[in-house]
Amino acid sequence: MSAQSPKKLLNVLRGNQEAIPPVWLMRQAGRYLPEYRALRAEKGGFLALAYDSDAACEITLQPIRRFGFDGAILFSDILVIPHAMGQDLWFETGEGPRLAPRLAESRLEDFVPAPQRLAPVIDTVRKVSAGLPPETTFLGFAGSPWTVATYMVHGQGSKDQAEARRMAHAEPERFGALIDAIISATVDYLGDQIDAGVDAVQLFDSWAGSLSPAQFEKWVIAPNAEIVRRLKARKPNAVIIGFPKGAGGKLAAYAEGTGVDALGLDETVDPHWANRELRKGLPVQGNLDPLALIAGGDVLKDAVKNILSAFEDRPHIFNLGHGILPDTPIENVEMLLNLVRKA
Ligand SMILES: Cc1c2[nH]c(c1CCC(=O)O)Cc1[nH]c(c(CCC(=O)O)c1C)Cc1[nH]c(c(CCC(=O)O)c1C)Cc1[nH]c(c(C)c1CCC(=O)O)C2
Repeated sequence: MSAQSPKKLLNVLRGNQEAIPPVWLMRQAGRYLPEYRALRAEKGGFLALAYDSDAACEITLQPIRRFGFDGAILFSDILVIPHAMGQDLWFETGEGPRLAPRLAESRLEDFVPAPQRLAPVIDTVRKVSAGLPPETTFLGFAGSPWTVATYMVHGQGSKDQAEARRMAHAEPERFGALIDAIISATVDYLGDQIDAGVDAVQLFDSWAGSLSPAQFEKWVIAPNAEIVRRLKARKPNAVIIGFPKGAGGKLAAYAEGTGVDALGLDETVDPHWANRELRKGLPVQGNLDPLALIAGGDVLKDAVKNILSAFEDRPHIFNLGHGILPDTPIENVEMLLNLVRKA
């Protein structure tokens, strides 16, 4: 038995059940909050905020102050790893991230690594860690190798990740070398986050759902297993949440194959099915549809009830199935917290 901590979310990640599930929301720091939009306008954009440790600390704490979530997630982005590996990174207004030169037409060997780009993020971790209430679990994160690789190869987001899938099939050695380089950078980065004060880390595999079963084994399960193995060798108390979005019927294989401590579920997963399918006692996180949160009212009430009832006999962290959307009404977030906490 691990020692009980005042941090409820961390207790659940360690396999203990809490009478009232702890709750946090993916992307809880962001554009649905007026205080975030104000700071973003003042500092001139998302990346400037992410690399300003005072601003990033403030943004990490904003949703904790306003809502009292059980978890705070570091304000940063999964694409700081490609940036630290030497790719240029910027965000096109209204469109999303850009990375250059893209690996579809360039060589990883020609990039000049810039690990110092991560220093302000680690400073943010130290500042947040000093400023959080003792009952709040602090979550660090990184992207999983497959998802990060899709952006590095294509140079931006894409609907079906076709260029990365093409390279993975046509040039498996070259693609494997890219995955290995991302694994190494990620293990160092997550180790530094743990040293600086995060309680647990989440691996975001947002595009896990675009791979065939054999490719999923090779580019999702194996690389995440390697990160878990190396991080735990370095930090034996590391607590790791895996979030293979879109994995569906491959969720149990992912959980058992990677050795993550807890499994994030997206909103396409039936919680009652997941509860039957997954090993007893495996902590799960999720999985409210972000659109049900926008809808509010009875739609929200029924969806929350369904999720809570499915996971009442298992360690469960309440969350969305994906990030909160910018047009989410603040009062619906308050209603959600009241529903989960039954206030
Ligand atoms: C694929 C991915 C990215 N980033 C991330 C993922 C994986 C999770 C997912 O699938 O959503 C993860 C991420 N991005 C951000 C966080 C911070 C912590 C949190 O609040 O959850 C986290 C954990 C901040 C952010 N990352 C981004 C914003 C919006 C920036 C802004 O315009 O203010 C935030 C708050 C920008 C971003 N960053 C990325 C994209 C595609 C975009 C543009 C789309 C968008 O604007 O939502 C890459």
